[in-house]
Amino acid sequence: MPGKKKGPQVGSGGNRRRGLAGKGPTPPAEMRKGHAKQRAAQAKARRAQTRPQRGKGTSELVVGRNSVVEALREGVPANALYVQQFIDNDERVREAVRVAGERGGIRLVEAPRPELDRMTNGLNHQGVVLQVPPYEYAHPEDLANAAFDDGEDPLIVALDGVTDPRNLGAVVRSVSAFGGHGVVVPERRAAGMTAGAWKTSAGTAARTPVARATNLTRALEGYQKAGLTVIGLAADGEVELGDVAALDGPLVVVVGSEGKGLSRLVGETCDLRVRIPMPGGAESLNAGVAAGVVLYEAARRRA
Ligand SMILES: C[S@@+](CC[C@H](N)C(=O)[O-])C[C@H]1O[C@@H](n2cnc3c(N)ncnc32)[C@H](O)[C@@H]1O
Repeated sequence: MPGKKKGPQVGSGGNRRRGLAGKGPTPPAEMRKGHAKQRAAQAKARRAQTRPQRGKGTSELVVGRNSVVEALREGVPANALYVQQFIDNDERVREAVRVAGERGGIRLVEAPRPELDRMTNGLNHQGVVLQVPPYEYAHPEDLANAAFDDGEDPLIVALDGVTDPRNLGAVVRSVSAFGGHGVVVPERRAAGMTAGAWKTSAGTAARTPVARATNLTRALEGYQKAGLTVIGLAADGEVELGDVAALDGPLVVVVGSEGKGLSRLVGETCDLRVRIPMPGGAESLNAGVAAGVVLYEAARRRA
């Protein structure tokens, strides 16, 4: 990453959680009593929604040796480590058990392989499964602000409706490899940080933040206001990657979905639509591969 400099901060776009609205006039006592009951019921419902991973379906899994060891080393909160019975001669598995022990508070469960197979729904767990609380997404503006705070030009990838968690995981891995600052995904109709995404990220998800945008177009506009150039990748883009001067500055690279590519609104919001030349003549690249190529080129220019 280039020399340290302070950049602009991304403002409070539409994604920040809002505080409670201001209080109105005080109602009479009996109404207050009714309100108090109602508020208590609402608070109870809210607590039930946000309570950390107790019952079924409220926790998530990180699976596979690299992902689990990285998650444990990076201090990702975890409740339990499941280890396949009779597998303790594997070095990475022993490391997972050791790090979990050092951290403390993580239940160690030895389980037969069929149980791990069932838990992980066919993912290749390699004998280790970490049960973690639901993934805590960052806010899009956090990614740019963290880079600016470190005196670096943000390098962020936004995924416009990419639905395959393996593509998300692969992009997280590339962003981590090329010194980027994070990945933005839309809140709806898009892959999130599931066990499959963790697995493909090979554990890099433990140190590369993923942010969720309630509205991707608005998040991109927020980045533009903060001085980032937003380039959209499209196989028929007007500008060739080699001719993009903005790659070594504050940058957001937007990758389209597997089936439909960039959505119209997002495409119109981008400052440039950029194509990666494919002299071999394929119709398009895989979304994760396209992101990787551009990240490599951006990192090369910044070096
Ligand atoms: C599998 S492609 C999508 C193909 C889709 N049928 C379309 O119409 O765009 C997924 C994404 O990868 C990126 N991509 C793939 N090949 C590219 C190329 N040669 N140049 C720039 N971006 C590319 C684009 O962002 C694209 O939306």
